Formats: sequence, C-alpha cells, structure tokens
Amino acid sequence: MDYIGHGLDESELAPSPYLQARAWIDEAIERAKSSNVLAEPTAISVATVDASGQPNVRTVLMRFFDERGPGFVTNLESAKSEEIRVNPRVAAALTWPWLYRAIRFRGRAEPLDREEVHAYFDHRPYGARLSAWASQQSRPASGRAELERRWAEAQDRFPDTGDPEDVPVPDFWGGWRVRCDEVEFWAGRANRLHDRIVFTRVGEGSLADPDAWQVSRRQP
Ligand SMILES: Cc1cc2nc3c(=O)[nH]c(=O)nc-3n(C[C@H](O)[C@H](O)[C@H](O)COP(=O)(O)O)c2cc1C
Ligand SMILES: Cc1ncc(COP(=O)(O)O)c(C=O)c1O
Repeated sequence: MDYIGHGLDESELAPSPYLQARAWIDEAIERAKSSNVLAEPTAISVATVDASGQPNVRTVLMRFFDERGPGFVTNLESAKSEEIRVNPRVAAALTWPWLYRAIRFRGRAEPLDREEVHAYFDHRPYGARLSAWASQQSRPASGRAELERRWAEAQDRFPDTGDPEDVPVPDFWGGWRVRCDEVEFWAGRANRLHDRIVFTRVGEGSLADPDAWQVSRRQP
C-alpha cells in the first residue's frame, strides 16, 4: 500500500514541537470520532529498558499532553514503572497509519505530580478505579478467577456511593510524563519517500519554547 499523505514541509511546520504535535493529535482525535473502527488516537507505545539493558515496550493511553510532554497513568509497581526508576530514558510513539502520520518522542520519564494523579483518578469510572486496587500489574496471576475475586474484594472494601471519594487513589498508582529531548514527526508519502522532521533540544525550555529546539530533516 502506497502512503499518499500530504506530507510535512519545513515551510508549514509549527514553530515549536508542542504546537506541531498539538495540531496532529487534535486532528487524529477529531478524525477518529468520525471513524467506525476503534481508532484509539491517543494510544502510545512506550519503550523502556530493563535493568539488564533489554528493551521493553507496551501501549498505554496518552492521558496528558502539554508543553511539558506526553504523560500516562499506570501502576507504579508495574514492570514499566520499575524499569523507569532504574533507567528513566524512554521513547514513545504515537502511530496513526490511517493518517499516514506518526510522532516519536525520546527523553526521560518523570513522575506525574500527585495532585494531577488524584484529579485524574477521580474522573475514572468506578469499575476502573477498583481495578487499580485489584491488579498487581505485571505480576503473575493464577487465572481470571483470581482477578475477579480481587476486584470483588475491592468492591466490598470501597462501595459505590457515586462520589469520587468512594475509591481512594492507591499509593501504588500514578503516572509518568516524558520530558523530551527529541520529537520526530513522520509523514508518509508516495513511493516510501516519506518526510521526517525532527526537533532536537538545544536549550532548557519546554516543548512550546521555539528557542529550545533545532529543526532538521532525516532521510526516510
Ligand atoms: C490500547 C491500550 C491502552 C492501554 N492503556 C494503558 C494505560 O493507560 N495504562 C496502563 O498501565 N496500561 C495500559 N494498557 C495495558 C498495557 O499495554 C500493559 O499491558 C500494562 O500497562 C502492563 O505493562 P508492563 O507490564 O510493561 O508494565 C493499555 C493497553 C492497550 C492495548
Ligand atoms: C491497565 C490500564 N490502566 C490504565 C488505563 C488508562 O485508563 P483510563 O481510561 O482511566 O485513562 C488503561 C486503559 O486501557 C488500562 O488498560
């Protein structure tokens, strides 16, 4: 299949990686709404490296994106979180094949503030908040029954009152944000002659600070 995307030219590039990513993310979210498949436009693959140097990758939902970088929520005792604590260097990719676009972030993961985590957790559905308690994420499970039992125990412990306070945030649940050093925008073009425009950090500013970034192009 040939990629017949519009491409990405330096002349139309936003002045900062934040604005460029924001435009693509917003467009992906908007276009996904009118799609009849589950496009999940904020699904992001997050790569880490384990203590032995072996890479690892999994998909999460990018629940935060601002000038500080992309962020996600997860169990803080999961494999990914343990790997990040040993080595905070991560990479993350948003991929929208149906838009012939992808964004790659590289940098270091930093913990989300507890206030952000609390505010986010309170908006999750009751059942998902219970699952945060029920799942020792990444640990072995004897079977589905064990998970269902642990979920039911959480339900007994934290009955549904309709109030966000009914299920507190577990101390072992939170999230990470990627402080980026590099952001690459990939736009698929015909004949595999794609566009790849890269913002590389040259200063301390945020993703929204044009002075903190240098733009270059890579071969497809
Ligand atoms: C579309 C999609 C979205 C997901 N979103 C999350 C998420 O936001 N947070 C999370 O912890 N796991 C999420 N998962 C599950 C992860 O892919 C993964 O199984 C889990 O986080 C355990 O990863 P780990 O053992 O490497 O830590 C999602 C999976 C898929 C396919
Ligand atoms: C295990 C797990 N944790 C967290 C999330 C993110 O959930 P939420 O939709 O509340 O952001 C997901 C989403 O798929 C998930 O599978």
